Amino acid sequence: MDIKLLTVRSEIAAGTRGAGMGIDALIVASLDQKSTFFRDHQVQNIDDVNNILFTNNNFPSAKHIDGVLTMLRRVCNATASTLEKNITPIVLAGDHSTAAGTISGIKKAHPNKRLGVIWIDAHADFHSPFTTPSGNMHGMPLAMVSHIDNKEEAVNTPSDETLELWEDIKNVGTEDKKIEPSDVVFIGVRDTEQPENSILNRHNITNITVKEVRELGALNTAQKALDQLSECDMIYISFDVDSMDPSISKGTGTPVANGLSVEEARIINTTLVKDPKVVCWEMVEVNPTLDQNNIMANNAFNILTDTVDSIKTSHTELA
Ligand SMILES: NC(=[NH2+])NCCC[C@H](N)C(=O)O
Ligand SMILES: [Mn+2]
Repeated sequence: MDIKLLTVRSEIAAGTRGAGMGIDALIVASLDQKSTFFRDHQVQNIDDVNNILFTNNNFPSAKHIDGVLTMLRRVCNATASTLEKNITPIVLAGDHSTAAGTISGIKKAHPNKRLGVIWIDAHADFHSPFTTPSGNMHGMPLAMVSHIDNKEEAVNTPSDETLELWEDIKNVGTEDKKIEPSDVVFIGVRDTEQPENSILNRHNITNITVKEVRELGALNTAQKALDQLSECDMIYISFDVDSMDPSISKGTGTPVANGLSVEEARIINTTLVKDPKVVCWEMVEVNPTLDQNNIMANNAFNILTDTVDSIKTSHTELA
């Protein structure tokens, strides 16, 4: 089974600068570890629009939404064309907004298949321009792809132009919503706002907490997440490194206490990708400017290589 690395130095949807450098921090980690990983695999770089940060932001409740739309279209097209060649995309991105592009690309390639999502993260990323506490669009990818505005719990009044662009974002790849919110399983989510809690309750979304991961063990956690999505035809996994505990490293923009250990994250990811329904894996939010000695990228790089090994060996056995 072939994989391809899609690199996206997306910076604009995070609140703290530096996530766009996460990919290069991973490459530095690979060089420090004398790994040939980035030489052994095909890499396709998706151009970023980070220059938009030199201009004023006109959209306080969805910062740089015009640039985010451009990025999502690019990520969607690259993901879809990779899948259409029967190659598994491994997406390495900066801020987490890109996941909406990846999900849209999966649906573009397979519009009639039901897609489940395993979201390993400290955050639920289910905000819309109506509910966001920050305006940072890396907190919105799951709302984008499930078409949830949650206007009932609005705390902001987005401009008409913002809402037009928000509709365009929802239509990237395909016009329909890409996933049912009930086809999302969270692992490690521990920092949400009230409008997100309502979505989780309303759609009965499972969150396997860090405490449960510890009780069940990492292997059973992965199995439980996969079991929840048994009715889905394909599965996408999104790994935000802020799911891990900040005591390990400060190298991510929105750290939250009481997270997963590196070993737990490694076992969860390597186990999940063995499922033949897994069509794509993504890793996001490494920010070396906040770190010391590139610790986050070194840990994330080890998880990346083990996960890619796991997906290649298990999917080959099945082929
Ligand atoms: N992908 C992330 N790191 N998301 C953090 C989101 C934090 C917060 N919920 C917000 O919307 O601003
Ligand atoms: Mn996230």
